[in-house]
Amino acid sequence: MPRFAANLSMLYPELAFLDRFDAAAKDGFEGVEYLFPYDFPAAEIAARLQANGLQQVLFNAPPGHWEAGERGLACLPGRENEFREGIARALDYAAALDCPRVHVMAGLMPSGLSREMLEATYIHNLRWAAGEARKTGRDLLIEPINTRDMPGFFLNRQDHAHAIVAAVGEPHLKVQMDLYHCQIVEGDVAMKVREYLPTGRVGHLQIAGVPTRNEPDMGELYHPYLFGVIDEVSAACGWDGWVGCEYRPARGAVVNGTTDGLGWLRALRG
Ligand SMILES: O=C(O)C(=O)[C@H](O)CO
Ligand SMILES: [Mg+2]
Repeated sequence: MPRFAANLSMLYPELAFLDRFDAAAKDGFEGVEYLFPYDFPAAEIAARLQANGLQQVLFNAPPGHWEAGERGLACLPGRENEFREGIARALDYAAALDCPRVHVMAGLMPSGLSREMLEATYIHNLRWAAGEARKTGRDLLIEPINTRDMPGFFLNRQDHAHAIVAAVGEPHLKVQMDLYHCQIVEGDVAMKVREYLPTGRVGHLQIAGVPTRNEPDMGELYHPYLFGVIDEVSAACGWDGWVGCEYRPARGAVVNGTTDGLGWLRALRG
């Protein structure tokens, strides 16, 4: 069975953010991920992790003005200084939370700029950032995201993400392979897991039911089969990453809604 991490930005929506750590541990999770820690002192989050015996496995670098609709700065010409400040801040939090990886969002394509210019900026920024991450022994991740959920997002496909990682040429830059986005944009998910996990360039996986982004036992993907593929490929190539449960509980923000929806995980645990 893969190692599953609870995504605390989506799971346990009825609870205050800091109380979600406790809930995830009670449900048997050993790792957590979420979008952003920056509203809280790192020490406060570290205390929640420690109190619950949880590992912080992933969070995101500052994405620009999230509330104003921005979704990352990495491909945006003219925002390089802000991008670098954000990476420095993220790596400080990663050190305090003992988190081995940070997701760096590409950004939305601004009108009037060529793809070539955005790609050049993206590679330049990521090369600098991955070098900073290397100094601290952590990985930075880039994630292809579907444009139905995030119209205009620069990075959408696995092959593009892997080409970017190759162009950057830094071993501390990897791909965050979200099978939910992969199914929506590309399909053929099991074969893509078989193709990309053995490359050593996938730093993290994420899952959700497609198309509603609810529990993985809902929708068009049959996750027990995919978990078997992940297990088989991991055993063969030594991949030892986490699988983030990045879905919105179908029961919504109700007491025990997330826990009640974890039947798929209880079935795997047997
Ligand atoms: O949306 C996703 O799939 C993510 O993993 C991001 O971290 C945030 O958009
Ligand atoms: Mg994701």
